Amino acid sequence: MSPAPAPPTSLFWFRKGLRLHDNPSLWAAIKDAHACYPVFVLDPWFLKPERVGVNRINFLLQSLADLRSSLKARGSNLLVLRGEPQEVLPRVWKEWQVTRLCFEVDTEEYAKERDAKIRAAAEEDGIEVISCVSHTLYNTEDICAKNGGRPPLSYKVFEKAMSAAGPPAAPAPDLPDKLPGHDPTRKWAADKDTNVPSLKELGYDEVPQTPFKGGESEALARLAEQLSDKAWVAAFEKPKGDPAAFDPKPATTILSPYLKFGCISARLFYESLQQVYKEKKQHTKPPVSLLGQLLWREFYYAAAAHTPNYHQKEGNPICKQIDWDDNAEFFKAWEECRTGFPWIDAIMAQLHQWGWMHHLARHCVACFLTRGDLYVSWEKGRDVFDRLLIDGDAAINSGNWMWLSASAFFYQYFRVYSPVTYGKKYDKNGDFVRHFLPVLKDMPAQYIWEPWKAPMKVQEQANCIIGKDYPAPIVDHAAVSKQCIARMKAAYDAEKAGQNPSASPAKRKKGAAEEDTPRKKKAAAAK
Ligand SMILES: Cc1cc2nc3c(=O)[nH]c(=O)nc-3n(C[C@H](O)[C@H](O)[C@H](O)COP(=O)(O)OP(=O)(O)OC[C@H]3O[C@@H](n4cnc5c(N)ncnc54)[C@H](O)[C@@H]3O)c2cc1C
Repeated sequence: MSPAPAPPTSLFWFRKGLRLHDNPSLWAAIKDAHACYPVFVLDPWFLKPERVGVNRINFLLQSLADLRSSLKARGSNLLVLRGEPQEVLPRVWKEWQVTRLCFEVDTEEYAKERDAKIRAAAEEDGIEVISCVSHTLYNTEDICAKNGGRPPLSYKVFEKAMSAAGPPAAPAPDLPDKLPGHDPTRKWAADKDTNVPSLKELGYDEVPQTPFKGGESEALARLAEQLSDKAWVAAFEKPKGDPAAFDPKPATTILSPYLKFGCISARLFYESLQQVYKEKKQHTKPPVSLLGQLLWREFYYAAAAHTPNYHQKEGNPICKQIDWDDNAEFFKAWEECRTGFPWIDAIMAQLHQWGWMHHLARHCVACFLTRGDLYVSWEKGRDVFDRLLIDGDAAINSGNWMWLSASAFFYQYFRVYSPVTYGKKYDKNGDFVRHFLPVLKDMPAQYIWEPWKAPMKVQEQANCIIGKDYPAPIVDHAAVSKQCIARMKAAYDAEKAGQNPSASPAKRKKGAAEEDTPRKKKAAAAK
């Protein structure tokens, strides 16, 4: 009789999914394991201030510290390693004589390539590799399979594919109180350098200003608090939310940073919502309900994971080929809160300070940069969001930018947000603007939306001279929005007539007309 195989020594690689709850890949790592080494690799690819803003990196470091203390409480630890995963992981799996490698599936482009390389290297070294889906409710491949092998390109189609797939899997059970530790006969590798680093060590000098703290503990507390107001959950209707609400709290859950890093599981969020809905039979429905918001996330993940060149205009079969301008001056003014429109500049200031804004606020600044006023490419705006948002999430970010610029998913380019009246509707006294743009703090409410209209005496009294202390508007909204609409129409017409060489052959044949079906218009309006 051959001897029983030795129990595995596992390496668990945290990337997103920075949590212990609902973590099926971690369950796979600890199963029958003799030892389990949880690691996070600080990949230099991500760690560049020009790539990732201070609020997000700080949120990540807080999440790692929280994870480390939760693992320690269960007799384990988190080793934070530095370097390129392709170099660092093989080194430690050899050193620790690892026989099993586990990690959560990641569908982002960079991650897919990286993970394929790691998987191949591990398998070549005779290591078993287990990778489970738990960042999303569904495996994106299953959703596409239920849609005839194609990514869903409208919410309705997504809902159909989702109902064919059945309800999402329940969250994985809680982990045991005691996890397998490291092999007691061996030392943890590189003991001296496995702590969570400081911002300074990573080259960040700025002080994070966001009020949101990272970590699974914070995420669970936030979920519990937000869903404890069952009447609020049942009545939640996204289009009716107030984008200017910030004090004492914004109008939505602010779970996005926690979902981005996987500090909270989408499946736990889903299950918790179902429990509220069981109690509150009268509740709003997708796409506008809180559940509907979680499903928008799934929708974009499925679209992104199975659309070639999804993150760019060129070669992207779902993206309209609009002739955006390359206006560096306009772009910089937008990015640096200097457009002269207080509503737009205050939202962009919130992005810099908090790394988060309400969805409708994101709508306003994205529309303004692209088809509304400045006619600058959505890719440029997306990159700014990608750097500064704590919740910066490639699939959702590119998808929403394509939506707002009427490049994909949404085609009513003639519906433009006013950078003056829209904000006025919500922020009646200008409190939001005053908070995020203190230069306007003494401007009377009457002029706060259009301070260039304030008489010089009022500007002097408010200590804010337009053109000196705060810019005059960089465009005449009434005039440029008409020009933008005309240019959008011309771009759409050219594509319809098949004059656009970048559109895919299938799309050229069908034209764009089918995209504005009444059903899609309804879903778009609901969003
Ligand atoms: C131009 C633009 C860029 C965006 N970029 C991102 C991004 O990088 N990362 C990101 O998470 N969200 C992004 N969004 C979507 C949305 O604005 C945020 O998810 C939401 O504002 C986060 O706040 P919340 O958690 O309080 O949302 P809630 O309303 O409480 O919704 C709960 C969760 O549902 C999901 N969700 C809500 N709205 C959307 C949506 N429209 N699309 C996809 N998922 C959604 C999020 O995971 C969110 O945390 C973007 C929206 C726009 C218009």
